[in-house]
Amino acid sequence: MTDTTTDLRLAALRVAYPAGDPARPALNDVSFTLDHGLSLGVIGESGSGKSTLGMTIAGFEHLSGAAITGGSIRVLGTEYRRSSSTRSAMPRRRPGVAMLFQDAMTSLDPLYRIGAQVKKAITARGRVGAAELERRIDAALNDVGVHDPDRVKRLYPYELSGGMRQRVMLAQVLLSEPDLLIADEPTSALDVGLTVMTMELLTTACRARGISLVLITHDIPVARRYVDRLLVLRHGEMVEFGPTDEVLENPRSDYARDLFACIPDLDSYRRPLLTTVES
Ligand SMILES: Nc1ncnc2c1ncn2[C@@H]1O[C@H](COP(=O)(O)OP(=O)(O)OP(=O)(O)O)[C@@H](O)[C@H]1O
Repeated sequence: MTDTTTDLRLAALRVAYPAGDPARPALNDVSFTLDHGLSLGVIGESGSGKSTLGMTIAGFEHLSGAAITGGSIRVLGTEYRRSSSTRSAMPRRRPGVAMLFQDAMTSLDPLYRIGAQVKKAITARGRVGAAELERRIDAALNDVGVHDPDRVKRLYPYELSGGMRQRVMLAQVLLSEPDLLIADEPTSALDVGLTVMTMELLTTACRARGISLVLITHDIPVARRYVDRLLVLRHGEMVEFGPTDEVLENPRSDYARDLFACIPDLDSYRRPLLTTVES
């Protein structure tokens, strides 16, 4: 049966690192689907397999030596099975998938001005005349809330705030016109205000363009507020998956119950994250 509305389908997926304990793969028997245009939050304690999952969806698992050792993963209509962790078998990024990383400072090239880096993202997709190129750079920056592109284009990454760097990264990622975006802890280096701003931009951009989003995060309130589906991993195993509110309100596992109990008051996250302080 063809499955045009499902962007992600994992069936008993197992991913392992050669140096790891074979009895404890980084991902073990993970199965879920994500329909087109939806967002998925991936949460779990450190080492639970979140980044391994993100890298495997993107086709980058080999970069850190991991390999698919069982089951399958279907990404945007193409199924991937057993892979080898040898460099010669290293695949390219899966078509239609883009990644947004936590650390925009290291993801952006420190030696090039912002304008040159955004330009590269445009010219990578084909030749464009000079005037049209400038127009597209400005439009891409404007799209992510950079309203003074002429100034920002001349700056180097170190001259930008963390929030502004994350916007530039998002502009570059959107220029690649992905169908599926994996954001690995995109806000963990940002304060609450910038987190809200970045998440609003990210989720609005994805909704407007019909991009499915996989958000890897430690931040349960952010997941509650911004994602449609929630996956909870523990020691590489899926302990919860479902609509976000359902998982948060009626977790099936003791682990998730304990994890959510660490949040002071779940109801408080239904309120806006930022309130106005009267002066
Ligand atoms: N390069 C590697 N080589 C060997 N084992 C690794 C490697 N990277 C991760 N692992 C192991 O795989 C498991 C999953 O790690 P992963 O980084 O995916 O977890 P995570 O949930 O993203 O953690 P964090 O929240 O700390 O980023 C862990 O047991 C980890 O030790």
